[in-house]
Amino acid sequence: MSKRYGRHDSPAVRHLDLAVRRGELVALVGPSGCGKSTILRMVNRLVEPTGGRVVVDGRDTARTDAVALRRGIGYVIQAGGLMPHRTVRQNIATVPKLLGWDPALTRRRGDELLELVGLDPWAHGDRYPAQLSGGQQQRVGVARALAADPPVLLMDEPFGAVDPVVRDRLQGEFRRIQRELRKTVLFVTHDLDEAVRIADRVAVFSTGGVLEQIADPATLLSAPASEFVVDFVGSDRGLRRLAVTPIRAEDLERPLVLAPGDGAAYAATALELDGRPWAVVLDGSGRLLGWVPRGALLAARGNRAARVGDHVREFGTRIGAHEDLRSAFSALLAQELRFLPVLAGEEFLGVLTPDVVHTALRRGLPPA
Ligand SMILES: Nc1ncnc2c1ncn2[C@@H]1O[C@H](COP(=O)(O)OP(=O)(O)OP(=O)(O)O)[C@@H](O)[C@H]1O
Repeated sequence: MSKRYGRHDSPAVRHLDLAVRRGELVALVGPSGCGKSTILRMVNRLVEPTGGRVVVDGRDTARTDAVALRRGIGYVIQAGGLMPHRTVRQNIATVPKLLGWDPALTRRRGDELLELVGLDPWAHGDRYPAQLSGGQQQRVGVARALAADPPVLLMDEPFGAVDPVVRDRLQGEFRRIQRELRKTVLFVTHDLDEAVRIADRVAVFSTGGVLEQIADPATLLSAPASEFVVDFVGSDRGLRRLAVTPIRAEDLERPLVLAPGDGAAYAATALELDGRPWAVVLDGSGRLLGWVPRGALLAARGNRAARVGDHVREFGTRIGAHEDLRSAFSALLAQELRFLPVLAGEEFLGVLTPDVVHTALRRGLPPA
């Protein structure tokens, strides 16, 4: 598809060929004015393409009634785009009302959606948008777009107007909602970190709606396809990759594991062989008790009664196996130790160290 606004303007979108899979979230990123919003708006015909076709669910949108088309496509814009003189419930009911839904059903659906986006229907349902915080308005915007359960969602800088802390939370919650609902989503943002955090694939555009690369976040950051993408993803793309790299059990260090009943002399010798200045302590059923420093064991070595269990120290922090490397690494940096245990539920998987982070990041790189 393509779009030229005025006859003499250079095209806002030159010639774009982009296929989005059902249930996929694709983020559109690129510098200001590159055509992201134009692309989005061509999908629901708020902007009519001047060339090419847009096909949604097998149907050419040009042959679909524009109003009917828009009812089947949720649309979320910055600051929620709520109607100021309507309550939260009325805002959410906009499309169901147009579709002639039963009022009781509409209300039930509205309350269900408010809960889904983390708002209390009883406390917030009858308020007006101005009585809500920016983050709450944004949540209502998402709830409204989902009201008639459209299979496709278009989101244009949906979290652009809220502060970084709220934004972070909204991104996390939206990811959870998307895992549950599996909508087909096109998500415009100028924030690359947001894009790599929430998208299945990220599409990078340059001026004129030129698609420079579309790839999953890890590939985009480790193998940018052009100079333009290299510049766009920035010199700190290595750090950005942390956020999209999962923790893998095989990358973790497997330190010496001791039991609380092991003698101190035996443990000190075993640690000397292991080479690390510490070991992990698990109880008989494999539950993590903590760690023990080599120094304490060496000092207690002469005492035949001394046991590992007398010298165990607890870990202040534990890392969940589902976390990404960025949050794991910042947990590591936030405390004194240079190692932290990783657990899947109660099961001890291994230990995260700076070396592990390094290895995991190298793994994401394409072969040289
Ligand atoms: N209604 C319009 N009439 C004329 N030109 C327009 C119109 N809307 C957008 N344009 C132009 O089309 C180009 C692409 O704009 P668009 O808003 O799609 O970019 P964008 O990537 O979404 O930008 P931003 O990130 O700043 O929102 C720009 O050069 C813009 O000036």
